[in-house]
Amino acid sequence: MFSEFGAILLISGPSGCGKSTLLKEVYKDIDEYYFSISTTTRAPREGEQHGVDYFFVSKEEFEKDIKGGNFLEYANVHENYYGTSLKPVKKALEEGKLVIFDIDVQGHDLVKRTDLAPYVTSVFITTPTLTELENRLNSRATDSKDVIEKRIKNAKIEINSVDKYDYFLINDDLQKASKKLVSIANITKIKSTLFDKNEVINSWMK
Ligand SMILES: Nc1nc2c(ncn2[C@@H]2O[C@H](COP(=O)(O)OP(=O)(O)O)[C@@H](O)[C@H]2O)c(=O)[nH]1
Ligand SMILES: Nc1ncnc2c1ncn2[C@@H]1O[C@H](COP(=O)(O)OP(=O)(O)O)[C@@H](O)[C@H]1O
Repeated sequence: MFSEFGAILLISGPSGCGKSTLLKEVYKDIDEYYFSISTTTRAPREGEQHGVDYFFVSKEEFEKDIKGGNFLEYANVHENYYGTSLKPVKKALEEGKLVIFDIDVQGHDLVKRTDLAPYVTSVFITTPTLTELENRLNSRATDSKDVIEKRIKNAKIEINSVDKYDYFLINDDLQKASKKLVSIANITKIKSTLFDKNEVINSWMK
């Protein structure tokens, strides 16, 4: 009867804090969600799949998408382009789904300037310490020493944005952190129904 518009769970956090790992845990416990697969010019890591982890494209293709107005937001992160395609996000929201964004702090700021801002619940995720972040990046062993150094440097900048987020989550014990993220995801879904409030009131006034 009333619109069943979805909601957005936006997560950010320094590279290597465990965002992808946490999300994989969360997916076991939530339903009717849509993970927004970003487009990037970064080269795929071993095991990453085109259309699953990211859409991997050339710089030229990415810039064509920018010109075509295909992105809800895009940013240059660690010297590569990353962007969120608008169309699939809109479709999933119209289907009433919980849309999940794993985007950086610049992307967060840009999304918060769009019409979708009221539907966003944001979570900043990090490790208990910077040393632990370095350990995780090293043990993941997907990036070169230079790339890891760049990511650590950016982590120190990114952490300054933490107050812009609705929730702050330390990914220490994976299971504990994932339970908390599931709770936030469920609350985010409920929050979306609050937007039906005006429709209900208006229908009563007819
Ligand atoms: N602004 C923006 N950032 C993104 C997008 N997709 C991914 N990112 C961010 O880009 C950064 C690097 O991602 P990635 O190369 O996968 O490295 P990882 O964080 O170490 O797994 C992370 O902070 C992501 O949250 C996007 O569509 N837009
Ligand atoms: N809670 C945790 N405790 C210990 N190691 C973790 C935890 N969460 C993730 N990791 C490990 O840290 C590394 C980085 O995790 P990943 O999910 O790739 O981070 P991100 O997506 O934020 O870049 C991976 O090797 C992963 O197995």
